[in-house]
Amino acid sequence: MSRHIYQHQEPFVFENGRELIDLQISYEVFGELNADRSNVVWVCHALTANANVLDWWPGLFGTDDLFNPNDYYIVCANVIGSAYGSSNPLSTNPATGQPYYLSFPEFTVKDLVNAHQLLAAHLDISQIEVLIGGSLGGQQALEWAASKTIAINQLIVVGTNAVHSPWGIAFNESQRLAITADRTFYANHPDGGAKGLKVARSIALLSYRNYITYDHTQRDTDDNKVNDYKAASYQNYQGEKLVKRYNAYSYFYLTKAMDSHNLARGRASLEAALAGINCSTLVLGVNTDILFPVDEQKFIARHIPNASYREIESSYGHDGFLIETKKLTAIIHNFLENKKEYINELV
Ligand SMILES: CC(=O)SCCNC(=O)CCNC(=O)[C@H](O)C(C)(C)COP(=O)(O)OP(=O)(O)OC[C@H]1O[C@@H](n2cnc3c(N)ncnc32)[C@H](O)[C@@H]1OP(=O)(O)O
Ligand SMILES: N[C@@H](CCO)C(=O)O
Repeated sequence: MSRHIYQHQEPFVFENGRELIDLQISYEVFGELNADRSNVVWVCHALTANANVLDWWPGLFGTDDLFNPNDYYIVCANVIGSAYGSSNPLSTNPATGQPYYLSFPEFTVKDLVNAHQLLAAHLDISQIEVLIGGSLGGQQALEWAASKTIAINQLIVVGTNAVHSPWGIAFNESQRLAITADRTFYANHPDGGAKGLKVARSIALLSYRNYITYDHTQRDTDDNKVNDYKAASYQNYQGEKLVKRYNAYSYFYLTKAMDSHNLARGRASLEAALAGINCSTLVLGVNTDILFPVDEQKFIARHIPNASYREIESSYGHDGFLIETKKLTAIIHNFLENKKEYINELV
């Protein structure tokens, strides 16, 4: 593994016209590029992950896994806005010498992709063998493929959509309401909004899992209990766990970026945008995902000409895309080995 920073030498212009004059992209690479540069696996990460894909997607990415650094040149870059190294609201604004906080430009999924395409050009990558992502990562991967700025041979998207849903936006807005209700968010301090962020993550968890997950893991066995329930403790724990490794500003901006996702923006329609994706594509859904229900993935697969849809059974809901790596591995391995069988399947 090696960790790098790409410093873009020109102003980076966002979709909304605002600029960053010193865009930085933090990224990691694993493995070696082969002689004909045909072994690139580019990973787009989800909301709070980072560039170390071997760390957050073990079981699918690792020395003993399907995507391993012995066979592939694996690149994972940190998205703009994230707390893990690329330009973000806690970066220093060169105009003031202070962190941006809420003066950081708002950005879209398209902006995240445009920035990473600059990195791909810097790395002299003009062909990606496998482009893969789940959730917000899948939204980026679809935007990459629809932009057609780089050759992608195989596209794999998991638990994602072509346009972010009203339901998804509502969850994100409720999380932002929690963050902005914490007035420390406006204090311009790196820990600003921490209590709000804790609530935001506990709200998000409800959408990442479902009734069954909670029933399986958080049901109390003591019938005499009238307080201190396991499920309550779990919500607190998960909220605090995120606060320890993230910040409210990055979270606020990234949820807004997710809301912006719409492949139809600047294109004729959603269907036309998907129809223009010309790579062999595998679309995966998790049967219990309530945040990105499988109908959203079936829609994607129906409209990309060379796409197939496969469904994973899991009790984990949306987070199943991070957890069910054995099932993902079996399906993806089959897809990579037997592409022809997967093409043009109707769903
Ligand atoms: C520096 C870094 O951390 S890198 C970033 C890592 N994260 C990412 O990249 C984002 C992607 N990953 C994720 O979103 C998550 O890690 C997932 C979805 C893959 C897995 O979620 P997890 O929180 O690990 O699993 P799960 O929901 O089962 O919760 C288990 C945790 O809750 C704790 N827990 C379970 N029940 C309870 C309860 N009733 N009360 C308190 N704590 C509880 C467990 O002890 C465990 O704690 P631990 O994480 O400290 O080991
Ligand atoms: N659990 C994921 C979000 C769901 O896509 C993350 O924290 O990145």
